[in-house]
Amino acid sequence: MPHTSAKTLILWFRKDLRLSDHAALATAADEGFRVLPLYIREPEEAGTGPLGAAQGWWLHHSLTALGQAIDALGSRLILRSGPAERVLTDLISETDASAVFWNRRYDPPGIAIDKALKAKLIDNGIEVRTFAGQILHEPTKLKTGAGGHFRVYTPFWKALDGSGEPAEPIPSPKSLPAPEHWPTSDSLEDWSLLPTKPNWAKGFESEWQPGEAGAQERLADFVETGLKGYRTRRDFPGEAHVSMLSPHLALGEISPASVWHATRGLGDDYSSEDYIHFRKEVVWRDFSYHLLFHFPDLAVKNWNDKFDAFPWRDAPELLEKWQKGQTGYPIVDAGMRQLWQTGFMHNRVRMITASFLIKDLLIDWREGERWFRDTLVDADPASNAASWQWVAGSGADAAPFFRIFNPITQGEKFDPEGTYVRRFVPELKAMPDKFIHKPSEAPLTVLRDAGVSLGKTYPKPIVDHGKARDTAMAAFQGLRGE
Ligand SMILES: Cc1cc2nc3c(=O)[nH]c(=O)nc-3n(C[C@H](O)[C@H](O)[C@H](O)COP(=O)(O)OP(=O)(O)OC[C@H]3O[C@@H](n4cnc5c(N)ncnc54)[C@H](O)[C@@H]3O)c2cc1C
Repeated sequence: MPHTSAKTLILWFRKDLRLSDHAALATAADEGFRVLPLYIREPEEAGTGPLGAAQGWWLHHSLTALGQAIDALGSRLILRSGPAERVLTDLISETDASAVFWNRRYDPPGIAIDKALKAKLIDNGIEVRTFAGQILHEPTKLKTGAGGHFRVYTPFWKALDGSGEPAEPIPSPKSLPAPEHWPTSDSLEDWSLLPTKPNWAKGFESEWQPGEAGAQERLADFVETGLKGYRTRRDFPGEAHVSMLSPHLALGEISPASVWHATRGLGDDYSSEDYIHFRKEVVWRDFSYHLLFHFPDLAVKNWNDKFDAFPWRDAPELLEKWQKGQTGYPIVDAGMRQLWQTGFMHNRVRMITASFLIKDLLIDWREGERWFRDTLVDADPASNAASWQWVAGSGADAAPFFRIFNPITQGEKFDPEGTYVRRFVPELKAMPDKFIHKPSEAPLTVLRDAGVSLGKTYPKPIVDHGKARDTAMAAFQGLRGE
């Protein structure tokens, strides 16, 4: 029970929809405040998310789960919509709150809003305290030897790894003292975050369990079964050797420090190659935030401005075929359909599909970035932008433009039995392994036996990869003035 004179504090949840390892929440509970948990649906123009429709679906379920977990502590999650400043000012006057705590966010619109808001609240005599936790290291903390920011991943990793282990995760509070009076709350249903007609998210439900409990379960399962072999098998989309934690991390249902610590103290049957490689991937997320912090236009401007002159093609029909998974290249189509059906795509296939859009279709990477942002449940302002620029070759520490993935050999190498393709492109199910990644090269008898009719049941390739590659190389060489 709080002391009757205890002050009320607003705990503003944002990209940290969890109770454990939540520094702002733990501090508020420890210091004996009456805590008013709040989530604000900021207007779309604010640009703070959810980033797209698929993440809106996730947010709905994540807030439901958070609300239930907060109820179990004898408290309530208050939902309000509107610009953060207006919502907080209203709530402060309605509840006599004297303090606002939050965990910091690192997307450029969020940083700008928080900075102005903090100054204004402090001016009005409100105590504001902000905490770390969304990433492993704050973007300003890690510096190169010369005191600047990093542009290359490996030295970034070395600096991060060398700066010591992240702090041990903080346990969830056992109870949350309630404010004297509860203010009104919006109803989550009224926010209409779920699709109705058509319900394009039907396939999401069997795939995911949004919320902190789902995140913890997925992490435990992955450490138990998927982590062994991660380094060598993480590139195979038909196998279960990736964690699929990204949507949970995107909305902060689990902290990256908790993920890191789950890979410590494992028995001898775990190879350090696997868990260190896994940590390195988690650190790519931090690196992406580091880049975004120092280059806030990462999602809209080429990091390397040489690419500003690239002759992108305006080809809406090809773009649509890519979006719908109708390119005639099975690994590309499987990836795009996995994305549409489940809100997720395996990392190797993200690289292949992105390379195909940029280098085979010569469509601006920003079109791909926008499509992924709208359709990924893990849409992340930093990782999405940084990864698209990485594939395009325009980014910091990017893959060189001339590394152009061949969608057929990539498929053959990383999905040798076609397990992944058969799951998402069922019309090719009966194709023999030899032709599963290149039905257009299969003899007619093979196609007939597999019930495939090119151009009817499955598309012919929309471009010839060999020719498309030459065209892309010529465009790139033009850029370099060769
Ligand atoms: C074109 C393209 C777009 C992408 N867009 C996003 C995005 O919007 N959101 C997103 O979270 N990731 C994005 N990624 C990065 C990566 O594909 C996903 O993080 C990964 O596939 C998530 O699956 P997982 O959780 O099973 O990964 P695991 O292999 O299990 O890795 C564990 C965690 O490490 C982080 N991670 C792994 N790889 C990367 C990476 N290359 N960059 C940044 N973080 C990484 C993620 O948080 C991930 O959950 C993109 C990659 C590409 C090529």
